[in-house]
Amino acid sequence: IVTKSAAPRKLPPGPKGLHSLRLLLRAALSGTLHLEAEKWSKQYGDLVLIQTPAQNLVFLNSSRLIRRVYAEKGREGVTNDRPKTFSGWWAMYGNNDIILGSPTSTHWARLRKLFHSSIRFYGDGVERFESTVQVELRRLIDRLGAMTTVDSRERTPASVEVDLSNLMSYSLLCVLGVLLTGDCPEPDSDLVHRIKQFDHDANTLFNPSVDGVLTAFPFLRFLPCYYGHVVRDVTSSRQRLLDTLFTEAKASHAPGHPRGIVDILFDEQLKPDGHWLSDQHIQCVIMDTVITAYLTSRETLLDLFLYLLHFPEVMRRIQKEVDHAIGQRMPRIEDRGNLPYTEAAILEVLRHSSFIPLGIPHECRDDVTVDDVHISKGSMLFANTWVCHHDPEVWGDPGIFRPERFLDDVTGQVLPATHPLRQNLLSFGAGKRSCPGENFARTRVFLYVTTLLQKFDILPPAEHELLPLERGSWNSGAMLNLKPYHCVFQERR
Ligand code: HEM
Repeated sequence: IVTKSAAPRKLPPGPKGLHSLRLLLRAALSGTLHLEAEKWSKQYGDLVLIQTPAQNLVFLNSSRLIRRVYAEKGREGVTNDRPKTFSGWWAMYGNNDIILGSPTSTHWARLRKLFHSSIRFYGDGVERFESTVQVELRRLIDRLGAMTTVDSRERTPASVEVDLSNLMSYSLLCVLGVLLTGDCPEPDSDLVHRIKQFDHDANTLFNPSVDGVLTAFPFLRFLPCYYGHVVRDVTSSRQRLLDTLFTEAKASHAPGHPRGIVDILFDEQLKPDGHWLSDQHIQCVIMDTVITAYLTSRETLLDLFLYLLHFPEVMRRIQKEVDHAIGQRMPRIEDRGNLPYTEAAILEVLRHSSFIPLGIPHECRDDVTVDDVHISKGSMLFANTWVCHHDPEVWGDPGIFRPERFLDDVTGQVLPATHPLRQNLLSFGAGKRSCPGENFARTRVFLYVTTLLQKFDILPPAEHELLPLERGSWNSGAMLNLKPYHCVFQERR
């Protein structure tokens, strides 16, 4: 499958010349690369190449192709590297982490495996994860309950209008704190501020338009310009984050009594064969977890609730399923199998919003041929899930929000991950670098949605405009994120 030959090679089609570079630059700077890439996919097809002076960029525009390139035996060893960018070099101490690290580096595979097992320890049906989330959800319900008021004249149930982004942020940060260190930070604590600040600063640096400029001109970090500020901000917020999550945690670590993932890593370090795991590796895993476990789950939940506000019939159907299968007790992870419609709604939100529209870029370590077309060594690869998830030939009516598409017509169960239609849903990537937090993320979203909808109806705001369900409602970037919005939580009678 991986070939090298002297014969003329068929390159993927794509826009050429200065005009295409201008379009590329404009799209990268405005964070709308996925929208430009969507136009190119319509014009040139499943495989699109843009040659830039720095690197070839290849867009993979169908799920079949993404699977073939990322996951097929023979190619997967070549196509799963990461581009060496400034952000990995600077923020992750020379790409020493999992997300930006190279599979060829000495300890990457071991680190990914260790991370996966610590996440699994918490995420896959283990009581500790479930009870952590349940404790926070009870607190969240109490907080909401304390905020609600009753309009006695109208005789309506108690309700409150909230900024959902704020509400979700703190709640998810609390779960993150418990997972990492065993403690839920106070709403106004230093740790909450430090995590938020680091997330904000890292997100700015990781934005391809900023990262790309710094990769090309790394000396800018020394200058008193925008790019210099970005680098200085990340450096100091990283320091403050690690002072708490690493240095203080290490000082109070009691071997053999893990309070959270960080202690599991400290314990691993103390094993007779644990010397490979350096302090920097652990710091990088902490940063990876903070970036991935908070922002992505927050986005999924905010997206899901916005869809429910626009499609109240979907909310009612989830509530009916919760009432029938769970009743009044607290939802549990094992309930997932009995709530197929809820699971399907979560999948449909991931498909419809596709908030990581171009995945995390890969890099080809060697030349590769796919369907007779040549992709050269060093190319940067983008899995264009935005286009794949909206392909009319695959989904029929991709613009319509329709959870039922993920249900089996006969059994009513969720289509298994091996089903041909499910194979086209690539929100978590494919192959060697696919997301190790998928189950963790989907489980947490399930617990949040079922627990909140069991107690509350989510209604459009009375004092604000309802955020429309249109592209402009998401801020652009490597990860699309919804603009803040309000909604009403009304206690169910
Ligand atoms: C709905 C939520 C999430 C989505 C949509 C998502 C999606 C993704 C995607 C698209 C990738 C890149 C795959 C590739 O390179 O081909 C990725 C990688 C990754 N994700 Fe997630 N993710 C989510 C939640 C999480 C959570 C909760 C965690 C951790 C607890 C996590 C940890 C990671 C890590 C460590 C990687 C890097 C893997 C590697 O480079 O080998 N993710 N994720």
